[in-house]
Amino acid sequence: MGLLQDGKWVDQWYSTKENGGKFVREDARFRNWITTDGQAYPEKTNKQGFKAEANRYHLYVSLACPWAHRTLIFRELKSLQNIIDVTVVEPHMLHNGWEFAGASQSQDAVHITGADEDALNNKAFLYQIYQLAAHDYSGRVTVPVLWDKQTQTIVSNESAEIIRMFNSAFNHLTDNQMNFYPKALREEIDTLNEYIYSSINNGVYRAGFATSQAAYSEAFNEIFTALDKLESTLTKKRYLTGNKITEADWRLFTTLIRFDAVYVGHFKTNKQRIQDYPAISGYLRELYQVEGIAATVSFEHIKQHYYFSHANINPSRIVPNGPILDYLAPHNRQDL
Ligand SMILES: N[C@@H](CCC(=O)N[C@@H](CS)C(=O)NCC(=O)O)C(=O)O
Repeated sequence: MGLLQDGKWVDQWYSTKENGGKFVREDARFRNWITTDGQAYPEKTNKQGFKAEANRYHLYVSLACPWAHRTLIFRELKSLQNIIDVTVVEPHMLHNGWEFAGASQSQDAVHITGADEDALNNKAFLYQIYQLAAHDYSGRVTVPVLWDKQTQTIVSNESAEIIRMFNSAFNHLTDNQMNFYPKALREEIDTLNEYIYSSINNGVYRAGFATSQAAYSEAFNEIFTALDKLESTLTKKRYLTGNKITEADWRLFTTLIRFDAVYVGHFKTNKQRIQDYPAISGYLRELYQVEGIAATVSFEHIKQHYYFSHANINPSRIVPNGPILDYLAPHNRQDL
């Protein structure tokens, strides 16, 4: 895996040297907004605006990636399936970074069912999509990517902002008025997001990618302190903010669903499994059972990605066969 430097691909793993063995995630660089009327997002003045239109935008995702997963979930919840189409990259992220089906020149690479060719731009690698948008781009080449077919550019590569656009900008086209970021709950959702992002969503990566015992232990402790806190919240409340599913729940979901399958082993976040938390595990099953959600979850892509791509963590590249997981079992959360 690597990154683009002045538009050129350089094969390079994350550097943790400057930060005492800590993994620090880079901020996304494409931060434009789609709005109903095409005017720039008011808080981000002087940015180019993009109008919500059917079949104008395209999503590039990995089914393995928790951030990309958020966008797929919102595409389902907000009835955008016929308006925004999707290309799924191969789960193995190797010397060329994310690649499309049929592209591989790497000996190690194997095609995994469910990955697509790039039928839209006919590229082999995701970094070439970034080059199309900005020929001199410098930075990491990440999923998700929200692509604009009309102006041939990347609207956004920040999942947190893509799901906000999906939540509201296309309502007039889909007639789906569901709102996962209602005004009255915004402050609470923002606070939850911030805490859950640093301690859990990114916390598991900070544990897994740490290159010093101290950096790993710090992340490990933050994860389990946060999970204990959430267990207590979810014992009393059906969802994080009460009786309504919000964006905060879906952002937590994509990490929880990967936890027992991958993070416990591969990222060494093994104090407890999610299965060992009665409230969190029931909550996780309930979210998994929401219509359309199970189809966005691919344990094959998830396990293949992490265990095979991170050869510095798992040099044998053996992908475990287990664990047995049953997210269709009754969740028993109705009475909360
Ligand atoms: N801030 C981004 C982060 C996305 C991200 O880090 N995606 C990972 C996959 S889970 C990626 O593509 N990593 C490739 C890299 O860092 O080179 C978002 O939430 O959209």
